Amino acid sequence: MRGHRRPQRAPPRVRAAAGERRPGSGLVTTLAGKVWDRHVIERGDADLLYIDMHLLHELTSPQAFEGLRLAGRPVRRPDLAVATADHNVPTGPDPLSLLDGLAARQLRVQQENCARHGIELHPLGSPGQGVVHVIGPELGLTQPGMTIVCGDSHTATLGAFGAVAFGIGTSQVEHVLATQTLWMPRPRTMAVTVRGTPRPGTSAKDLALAIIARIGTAGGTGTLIEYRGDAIAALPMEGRMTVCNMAIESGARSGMIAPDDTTFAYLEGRERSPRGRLWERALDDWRTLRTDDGAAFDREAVIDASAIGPQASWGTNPAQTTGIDGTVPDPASFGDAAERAAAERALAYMDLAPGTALRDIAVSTVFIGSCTNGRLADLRAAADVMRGRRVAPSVRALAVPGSTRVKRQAEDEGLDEVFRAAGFEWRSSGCSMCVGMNGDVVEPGAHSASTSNRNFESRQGPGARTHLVSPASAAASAVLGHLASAADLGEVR
Ligand SMILES: CC(C)[C@H](C(=O)O)[C@@H](O)C(=O)O
Ligand code: SF4
Repeated sequence: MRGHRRPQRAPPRVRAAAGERRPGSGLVTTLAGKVWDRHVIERGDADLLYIDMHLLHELTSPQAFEGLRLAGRPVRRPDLAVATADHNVPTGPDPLSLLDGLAARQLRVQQENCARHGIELHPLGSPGQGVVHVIGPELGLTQPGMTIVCGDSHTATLGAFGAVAFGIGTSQVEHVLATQTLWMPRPRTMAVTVRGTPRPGTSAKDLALAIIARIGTAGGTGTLIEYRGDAIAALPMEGRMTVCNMAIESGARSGMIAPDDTTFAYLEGRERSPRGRLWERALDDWRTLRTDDGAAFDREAVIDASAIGPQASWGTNPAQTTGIDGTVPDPASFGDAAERAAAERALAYMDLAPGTALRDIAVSTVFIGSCTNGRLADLRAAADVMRGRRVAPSVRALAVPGSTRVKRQAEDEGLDEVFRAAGFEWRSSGCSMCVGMNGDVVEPGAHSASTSNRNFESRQGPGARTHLVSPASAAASAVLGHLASAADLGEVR
C-alpha cells in the first residue's frame, strides 16, 4: 500500500477522460470507474479522492490520532467517521470485565481520541458495537456510490453495496482524518463473472473460496474486482458481503457488486439510510451505478457456478481449497514451481498427506463468526444444521456474532439456545478466533473448521491449522468431528 502524500505536494498531472471512448459507443465506463470519477478532486499518477465515509477500529487508528496531535491538526470531518472496538476485545461473558492490560489501554485511548475529536464511537458494551465491517452496513452507513475507507483490508466487504471501499494503512488513516481525502492510484479493473446455479447446499462462502481457488491469491492483484453474473445477482446482501470480503484474498484492492433491488431492500429503513424524498432521489441515482454495456475491464474471469459445491481449504492460503468431496492434492501435480513449493510447505505445516480425503481430516475446533460469516444469515444457516444435534465430544465450538446487534437479533430468534443446547459456546461480538489476538485461539497443532477468511500459518493462534469453510459446513464439521458439509447429515437446501 502506498504511503500518503499531502495534497499540496502532489503533481497535478491531468489525464484524459477516465472512461473509455470507443467508436460509436460514446463514453462507456465500469461501475468502479463511475464511482471513482465522482470523487476525483485532482488527477495525477495518483488521484486525489474525496472520502465519504471513514470507519475506524481500535487497532490501526491510535498512531494516526497521535500524528494529528503532534501536528496540532483537527479532524476535518468528524461527522464522516464512525469507530468501534472489535479486534482485541474479549468475547466471553461480560467482556468488559475480561479486558486485559493492552486491550483496556487500546480501548481507553480510542475513547479519548473519539471524544476529543467528536467522532461517533460504538464502544465495547454498547448496542452498536461489533466488527467494523458488520456495523457499517447494519446502520445503513455504507451506501451505493460512496468512497469508504478503513484501516483494515477487509473493508472490501462494503463494496457489496456498489461502493468503492478500500483498506488503508495507518498513515493514510491520518491523512483521511486530517483532510477527508486520499491520494490513490486509479486501480485497474477486473470482472469476475459467475454464471449458472451452484449445486444445492452451496453458500456464498463456497463461491468465494471457489473463485479464489480458480483465479489464485494473486489473480486480482492491483485490481478492483466487479463480481457479476446471475449467480452473484441471486445472492442476498449477506452473501454478497461474504464474496466481496474475500476479494482481498485474491490480491485485489477491493471487490464490488452493482447495486440492485436486493441492495435497496436491504438499505431501506435503516437508521442512516436516506428517507422520504431523499430516499427516492438516492434510488434514482443508485440505479445508474452499473457498468455500461461495452465497457472494457483490464482483466476478466468467467466461472461456471454449476460445477461448484461446498468447499474447504486444505492448505495455508485460501486458494489452496477444493470441493469437500475432494482430496488433498499431491504437490507434484502442480505444474508451477512456486505453487508446488507452496503446496509442499502447506502440507508439512498442516501435517497432511497427499491423497487424504478432506472428510478424513479431524477437527477439534469450530469457529463460526468474523466479518466474512458473522452476520445473522450465517448464524441462521449454522443453527439450521445444529438444531436437535450435538457437537462431537472431541470438538470445542464457538459461535461469535459479528456485532452486538446480530447477537441480540439471534437471541430474539432463539438461535443462542440452539447453539448452547448443541454444546457451542455462545459468545459476545468481536473478531475473536478469526485473528486470535484476544484470547480466543486454536490450540497449537489443532485443526479448526473456521468461517473466517485467512488460513495462513498461526493465523488463529501459534501452530493452528485452519480450514476455511461455510457456516453450514462448520456446523456439520462440529457434529461429525471432521471436515464435512451439511449434506453429510442429510441437510441440503
Ligand atoms: C488488524 C487488521 C489491520 C487486519 C486487516 O487489515 O485485515 C485484520 O483485520 C485481519 O483480518 O488480518
Ligand atoms: S473478523 Fe477477522 S478478517 Fe474481519 S476485521 Fe476482524 S480480524 Fe479482520
